[in-house]
Amino acid sequence: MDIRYSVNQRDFKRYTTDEIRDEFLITDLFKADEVTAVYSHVDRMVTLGCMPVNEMVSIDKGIDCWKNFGTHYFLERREIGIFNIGEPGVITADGAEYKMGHEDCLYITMGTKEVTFASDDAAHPAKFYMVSAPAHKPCKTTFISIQDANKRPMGDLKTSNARTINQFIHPDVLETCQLSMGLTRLEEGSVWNTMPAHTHERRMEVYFYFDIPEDNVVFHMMGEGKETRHIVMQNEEAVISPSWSIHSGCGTSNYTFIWAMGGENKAFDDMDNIPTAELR
Ligand SMILES: O=C[C@H](O)[C@@H](O)CC(=O)C(=O)O
Ligand SMILES: [Zn+2]
Repeated sequence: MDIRYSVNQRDFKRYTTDEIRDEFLITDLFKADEVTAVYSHVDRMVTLGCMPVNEMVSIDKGIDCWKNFGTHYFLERREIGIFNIGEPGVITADGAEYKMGHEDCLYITMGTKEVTFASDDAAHPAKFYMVSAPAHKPCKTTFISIQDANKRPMGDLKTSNARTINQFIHPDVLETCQLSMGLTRLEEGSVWNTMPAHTHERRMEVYFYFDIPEDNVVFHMMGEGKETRHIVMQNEEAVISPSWSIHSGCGTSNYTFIWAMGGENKAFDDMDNIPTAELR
């Protein structure tokens, strides 16, 4: 498993492009019949991807749970949120089957021993994008479709940031230990997400960008508001955002992204907003 340690904001100022990418960027999430997993020491969040094609793939495929987590199975002391960003597939969680269409989400509780992924059609595979956080108690495994998500329209086409924040794993929708997740879609002609920018010292975040059309990219902004850097993101890549970092992006076209947060609280609006004119 790929393990990333924590970086502080002072050292970060001196990082080269390659160093920024090595620390924060997550690529190759969807290798056929494999599980890609990146363990971050920032709030111990694990970001995973799985594209089952010919096999039913177990969540711990290629992961040594005892060595990496000191547990007998992946979700023994963790919770997880999973989105299918591909074609239809099935997730099985301790015998219960969940049919996962495009952009459906499943929250799976701590204590679930067996989790597997399969695609309905090998020629049109499902793509499961997931983020897992340490958990301290069982909650209810819950299927959440986009209709069930809390909708928060934001921004304006005039400022190129008209978008809808869909809060899937959110206290208004279901209970979790610390995980929050959702999907934000930009409208055609809108390219800026999360502007005005913010940080939240109480939570870290992982952004996963997708639906970026071919030959387009998203410039993901990072760093303290007064000392920004960027990472150029290709389609279906994720980026780790420590608590001290802004997380905002500008695309060469519109796109969609999934955000995941964990840390001290689950108060979505607990943000430290940065006036745009103060960014550097
Ligand atoms: O803390 C909240 C997260 O950064 C995202 O939900 C922000 C977002 O989707 C947006 O403004 O476009
Ligand atoms: Zn945020």
